[in-house]
Amino acid sequence: MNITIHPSTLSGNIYAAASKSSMQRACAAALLSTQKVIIKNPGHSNDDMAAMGIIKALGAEITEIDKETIAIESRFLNDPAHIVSKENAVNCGESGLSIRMFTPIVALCNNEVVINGEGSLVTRPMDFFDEILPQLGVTIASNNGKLPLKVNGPLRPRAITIDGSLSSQFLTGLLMAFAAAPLAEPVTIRVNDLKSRPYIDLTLNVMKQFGLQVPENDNYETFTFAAAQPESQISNLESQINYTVEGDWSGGAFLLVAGAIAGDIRVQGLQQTSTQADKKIIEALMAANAGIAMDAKGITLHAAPMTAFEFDATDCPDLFPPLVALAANCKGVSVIKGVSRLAHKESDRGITLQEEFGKMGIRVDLDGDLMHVHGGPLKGALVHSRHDHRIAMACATAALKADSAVTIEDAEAINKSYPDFYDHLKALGATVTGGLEYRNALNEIYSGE
Ligand SMILES: O=C(O)C1=C[C@@H](OP(=O)(O)O)[C@@H](O)[C@H](O)C1
Ligand SMILES: C=C(OP(=O)(O)O)C(=O)O
Repeated sequence: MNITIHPSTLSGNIYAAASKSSMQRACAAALLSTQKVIIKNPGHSNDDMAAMGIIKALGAEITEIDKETIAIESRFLNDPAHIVSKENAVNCGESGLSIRMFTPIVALCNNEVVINGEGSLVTRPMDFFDEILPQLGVTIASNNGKLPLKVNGPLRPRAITIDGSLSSQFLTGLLMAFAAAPLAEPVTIRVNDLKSRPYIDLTLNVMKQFGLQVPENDNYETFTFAAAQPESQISNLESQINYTVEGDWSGGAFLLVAGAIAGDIRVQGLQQTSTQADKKIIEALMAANAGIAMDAKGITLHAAPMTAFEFDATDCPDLFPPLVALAANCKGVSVIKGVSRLAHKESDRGITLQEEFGKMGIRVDLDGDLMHVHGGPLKGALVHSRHDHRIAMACATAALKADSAVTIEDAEAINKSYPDFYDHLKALGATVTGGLEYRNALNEIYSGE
């Protein structure tokens, strides 16, 4: 599907979408809960749907209460063998977090389960599990460190040392699985060189809110669980846990940058107390002298002349795409650190940003771990998402200030994290043509109008 974004001025108010990092963790924690879970503001991105599909395959029941609320009841911990779908298979879609978080959880089962996925996930590295799971009593067969994975547990927590430099998502999975397993004695996970640290804060925060055992975190180097017997076997579906999915700072960053280059807009629903890594976008906007003001109810942005900035995105790698859209609209050369964190995302994002922004006349130089982005002018072009949601959103955001329209091929890539993104731009007054008409036409066909 092609979408064309025309140069536009934005105005009005918008609510940020639900965070898939928060929603997917909530699904995992609900699976491991013995209480009924009520989730408000559930997400509906492809990654969220993948997480819901996985917990259903593992026996959880999900009921829609209303458009804004779902209930989850799980008996996963009540069956010592754990309940797995008839096919003994789970599908993680294209979600890196889902496969890396749910694999250790699936390994709690004492039968063989096949874990699969699709799209870019098929090429992303999973060899971490080949090395670590056997140390925890789990048999694993992978396709040379890639999908599919066949695991046969049960996982038994014991002291291990892991490498956290490629991704924090593996640690998130181990923390959840350790919290759900019986522990006869205290157990420590030691982590070398942990990156994306705030994502671990989010994991621990969700575990706490769901009443799971939270380990002691010593400077992100050791995570120690006390000896404990999880509440397994005693289901207490009468009592209830309430969780509200946070607004998404990662997708919201595109809205904030859009406001800074083409606004006057107000973005609501982004909690300033969140532990999400990507709330750091505020610091980058300030460093660029953006027209930004915050109060308890939201963030207001207006277009203002901006200057090149320096920013370290090592621990918030998903900010690279919106930061490049921002830097393209700043006077001078901005420097963003952390390029080495981008190689194994949905695309090799250092290179895809360089190539796609290059088509819009923006020079991006890659120098080891540093990215240099030369500010505008931006020109109209035909670009490609490279099947990466954040590349599509970065190009769409930058396009608001191009000298003519920018057409994005494979624009539906946004469905991975933020299916309403183009609708939100449109609601703010952007002229967006192409895919929306196509989708509206489809809706009319399906509703028989
Ligand atoms: O835990 C999470 O929700 C995520 C962690 C980050 O991955 P890494 O830990 O691999 O950097 C981030 O890039 C990803 O989009 C979501
Ligand atoms: C890399 C991302 O997600 P994941 O690793 O969960 O697929 C992302 O959302 O940009």
